[in-house]
Amino acid sequence: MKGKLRATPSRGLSGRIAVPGDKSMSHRALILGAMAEGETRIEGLLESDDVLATARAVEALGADVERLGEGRWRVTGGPWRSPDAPIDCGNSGTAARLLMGAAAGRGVTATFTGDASLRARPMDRVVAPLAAMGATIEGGDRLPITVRGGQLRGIAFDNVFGSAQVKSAILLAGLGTDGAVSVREDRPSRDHSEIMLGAFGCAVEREGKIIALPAHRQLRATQVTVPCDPSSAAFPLVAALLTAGSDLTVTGTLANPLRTGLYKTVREMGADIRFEEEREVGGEAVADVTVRTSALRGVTVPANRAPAMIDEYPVLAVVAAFAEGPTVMHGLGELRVKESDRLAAIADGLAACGVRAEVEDDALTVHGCGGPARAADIFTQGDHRIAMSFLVAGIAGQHAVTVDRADMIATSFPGFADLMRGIGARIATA
Ligand SMILES: O=C(O)C1=C[C@@H](OP(=O)(O)O)[C@@H](O)[C@H](O)C1
Ligand SMILES: C=C(OP(=O)(O)O)C(=O)O
Repeated sequence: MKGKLRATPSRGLSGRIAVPGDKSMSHRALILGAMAEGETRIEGLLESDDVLATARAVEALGADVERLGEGRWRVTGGPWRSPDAPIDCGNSGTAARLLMGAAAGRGVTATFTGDASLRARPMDRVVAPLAAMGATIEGGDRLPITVRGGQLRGIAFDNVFGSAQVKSAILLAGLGTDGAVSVREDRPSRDHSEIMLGAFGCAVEREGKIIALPAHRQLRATQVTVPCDPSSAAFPLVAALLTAGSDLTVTGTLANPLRTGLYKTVREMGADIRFEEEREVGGEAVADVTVRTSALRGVTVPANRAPAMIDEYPVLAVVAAFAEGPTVMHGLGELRVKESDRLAAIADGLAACGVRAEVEDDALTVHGCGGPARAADIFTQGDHRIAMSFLVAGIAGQHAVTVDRADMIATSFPGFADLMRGIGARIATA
């Protein structure tokens, strides 16, 4: 959907819905499927622009990839080849960083690039450890970068960024060496790579803060079921939490505790939120999540929770704007290097809405005041999560909110506007 989108005050969001599949797991399912011998079947794959970039990439790297139906894909892995053309990762940091790691371990030569946003994001965080493992890398801290894989050696890496992308790049590269490969994490990041590697027959070892690849690193094809993305579910659930008279359930949501920091935080703020039918699918926790409209108060969110809700701070900032009193969020430095400088985009967006907010070092304080004080035009900086978050503010508040662009929402949440309209939200092109 090109052009502007406007959300206007809505009432009573309700229903029982599913949102598209988890983005992190979808990238990993395609990449591990392409690295495994045999045919991997995927159900519930997120068919968003970011994930489709990964699908095209693994095809260019030698895998056989076929879409069987909605969210149903087949990937046949085997030896990789060096592609003739650069691999375009579009807007996706996950695609770029994980694929660079995988390519290094597979001994191929490939050039990676992306859109203007991705070309502005730091890559040294994966380039440095991959070079330390013996890969030859041409280019600096920014895409385009050429990776020449080869005979790699092991590494003991300290994941100081708390980044799952960096950890995953190293594990994927490490599949191509017999050397010892370990990653230490003081602040655990999402562990989908570790869980899914187990499903592909490579059981990652954990001891305290250190995870390590086992001696046996051969992957065998498997079946992967991808649950609903909790980072996407956050938008309808938060909209329901803040909009009077709402009662909404998102079924089959990924409930891995390294992804549910937002849900924990809104519960601390006073939200009526319940996880029901808790179950396990492919080693991952899944639940049906229900929220009802709730009065909320400001809280302090500790820095050590950041990896478990890193993509949810834009929408949490909107929650905080509706709460009573200040909400202080610590440890947000990584938000500066996402699809946009999200700290700046959040602060500017809240200012446009007439909500007081301050950024000091890596902390954001939002002074809750019942939501936007006036109608606002939001400059999204081309960032999907900024667009969806401020549309939620327009749905739940007393004033219209208009975002300058909405096409990039399809990088993570295709069908967002239709799904929101389906539960009663007022969103229209502007
Ligand atoms: O590994 C992943 O799938 C992701 C990790 C996070 O990035 P970092 O690893 O840079 O924190 C997150 O922001 C991104 O949306 C997806
Ligand atoms: C940061 C994100 O994704 P990526 O790093 O894969 O571009 C996101 O989806 O919010």
